Amino acid sequence: MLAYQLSEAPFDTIAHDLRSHGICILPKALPLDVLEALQARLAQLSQHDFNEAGIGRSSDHEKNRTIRRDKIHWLDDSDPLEAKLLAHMQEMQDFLNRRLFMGLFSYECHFAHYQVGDFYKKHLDAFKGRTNRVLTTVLYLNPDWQAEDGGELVIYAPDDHERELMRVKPEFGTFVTFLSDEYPHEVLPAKQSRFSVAGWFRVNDSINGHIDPPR
Ligand SMILES: O=C(O)CCC(=O)C(=O)O
Ligand SMILES: [Fe+2]
Repeated sequence: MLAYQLSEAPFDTIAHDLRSHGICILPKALPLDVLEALQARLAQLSQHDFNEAGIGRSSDHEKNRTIRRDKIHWLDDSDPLEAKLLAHMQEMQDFLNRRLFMGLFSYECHFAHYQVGDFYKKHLDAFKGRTNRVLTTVLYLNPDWQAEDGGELVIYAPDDHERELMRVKPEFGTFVTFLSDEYPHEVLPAKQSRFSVAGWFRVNDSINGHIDPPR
């Protein structure tokens, strides 16, 4: 990969931006060896390893398809390439807990593949008090993404869900982090095959007897 220079102290920047804004958009935010492991893993996976994504508990296939079209593959420690990212995210979790006392307890993530025409309509990843997902992460894995390839992540204001704050190009190594119950967002239709890893840090509120939406 040409001209990949890791940003300086990404965890530090993420913690700083989360504290001041609840959101951080950082290009070149992950070590190249982690990104290369993910690319190598994607090259091993076939379409059969990806499943249609659901919406919360809904199993209404047609309704789900009006909201999101991506296909997903959950990452798991048992695969050594996937384990590299999970180990890195564990480091991030420990860092954020030390720095911001966030009480993050676990992390789950999936590859997402948006084929040409696929989108994800405006949504929140969590509803206040209804989930233990507190922090969303999205990592993009698309070398040479062009402006005309579409597929931007559009982020809206927490206090006005109609007001667009920013558009993020899904470029290789760009890493987005935001408070899951604050920022509405959507994925515009992709005009090229678009790969990412979407993930969530959770707090442990099982003592409240919550049953979180199943995967
Ligand atoms: O891929 C993206 O840019 C965002 C995906 C997303 O919003 C999600 O999976 O919840
Ligand atoms: Fe989302």
